Amino acid sequence: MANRAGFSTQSSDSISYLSQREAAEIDEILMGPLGFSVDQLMELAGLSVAAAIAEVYRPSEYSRVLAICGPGNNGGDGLVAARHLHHFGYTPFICYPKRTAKPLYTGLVTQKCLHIADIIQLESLGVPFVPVEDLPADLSNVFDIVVDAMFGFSFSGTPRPPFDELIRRLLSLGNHDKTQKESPIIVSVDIPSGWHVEEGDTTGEGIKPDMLVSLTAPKLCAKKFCGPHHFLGGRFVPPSIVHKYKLQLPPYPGSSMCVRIGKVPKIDISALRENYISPEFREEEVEADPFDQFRKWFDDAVAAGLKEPNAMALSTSGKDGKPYTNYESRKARELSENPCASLLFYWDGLNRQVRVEGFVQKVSGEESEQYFHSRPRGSQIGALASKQIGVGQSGSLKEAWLTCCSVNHPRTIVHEQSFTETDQSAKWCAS
Ligand SMILES: NC(=O)C1=CN([C@@H]2O[C@H](COP(=O)(O)OP(=O)(O)OC[C@H]3O[C@@H](n4cnc5c(N)ncnc54)[C@H](O)[C@@H]3O)[C@@H](O)[C@H]2O)[C@H](O)CC1
Ligand SMILES: [K+]
Repeated sequence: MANRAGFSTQSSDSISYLSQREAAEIDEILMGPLGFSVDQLMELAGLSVAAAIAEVYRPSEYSRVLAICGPGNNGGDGLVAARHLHHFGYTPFICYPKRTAKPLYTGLVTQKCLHIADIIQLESLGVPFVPVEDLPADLSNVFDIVVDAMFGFSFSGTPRPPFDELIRRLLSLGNHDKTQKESPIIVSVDIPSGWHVEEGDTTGEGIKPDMLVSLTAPKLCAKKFCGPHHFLGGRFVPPSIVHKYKLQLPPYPGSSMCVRIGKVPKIDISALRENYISPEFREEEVEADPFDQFRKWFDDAVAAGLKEPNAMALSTSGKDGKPYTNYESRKARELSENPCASLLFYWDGLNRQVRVEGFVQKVSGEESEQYFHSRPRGSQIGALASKQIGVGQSGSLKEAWLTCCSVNHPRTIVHEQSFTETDQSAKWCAS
């Protein structure tokens, strides 16, 4: 069953896979006796693809999307997905080599009209259409995601031009080390284009997508998919079809338009570690008074529009020396037991942090206002901090070390200052 996060924990070997014939039959039933129009199905399919992409690849990191769209309905899914991705905040581009399309059903809506409707909508959004000949030879540093919407379950034989060349370009991406950011993610719609619909990548030289979004139900070739993200989309399958084809499919969570098949891939925690590349924090730049430095950095954090720049983490520890960092009044009790405390301002967006460690002296509530304003500026930070965290009574730093450090790598200059009410001598050390 799908867990709360919307990921199905149903393993991929306990679900149904369709043959090419079954997939085509289901399409016919959906658009025949069941009354769906092809553009309704395409709209839901395209939305599923966009939803699956948005679930894994955030637009803040993967914004530039190239949708390569084929002549059939798989291509139509790609056009629709691109439109939804635009509205989700991505920057889509379309490569759509064959605008002319064979009429889908004589007398009914032809793909040409369908796709043209999608084309008009995309052009009205300013989504650029890039001719094949204008595509960069190496897609690596130009796009973050490539949506493979060239062929679906009606593909057969070997890809004819210009799709043979386009598939070759995607192939070359698949050889890149995916941990290198510049290699785009490949997302295949329904079938990795060029694969045999049932037997998969029979040549071993097919594209290797990172994500596959199977529509209606996975096709047999999906058994050979070994990328990290397999999703099911096309949330329109009525019980009559589930029954007729004995479909075992993961339930869609809530109102989601897609559901993950199989487990969420393990994340390599060490790969999450960022190399900070912010400008080095050099001693000669630092304000003589650490509190001026704090004030300068605090103003930068406010100007940078960081969320709650005055938010800080105050860690205390009780008599037993164990630290607790929750915001309950227990903190106040611990501070009275053990006045040693440290607080941290971490400004992620600027790769900076300020750590303040010291002893907190408790003052009675009514004194706190005068006390707060009468203190030398230095200790006001602590009073500010203790006020902020609702210690119960405003406290003030009696003796503290203030450490301003930039978390850039490899050398972090640390500005430490010990100060008491009177002596605010600063000393520097570099580590
Ligand atoms: N109910 C569903 O499953 C839905 C599926 N949808 C999508 O529709 C495709 C199937 O669409 P269809 O138009 O039948 O076929 P394709 O898109 O796969 O493309 C056929 C198109 O490609 C040409 N072609 C075939 N082989 C080759 C080749 N070797 N070289 C070049 N060109 C080739 C062929 O002539 C046709 O013009 C399905 O996969 C889903 O993505 C619906 O959108 C939603 C409902
Ligand atoms: K495809």
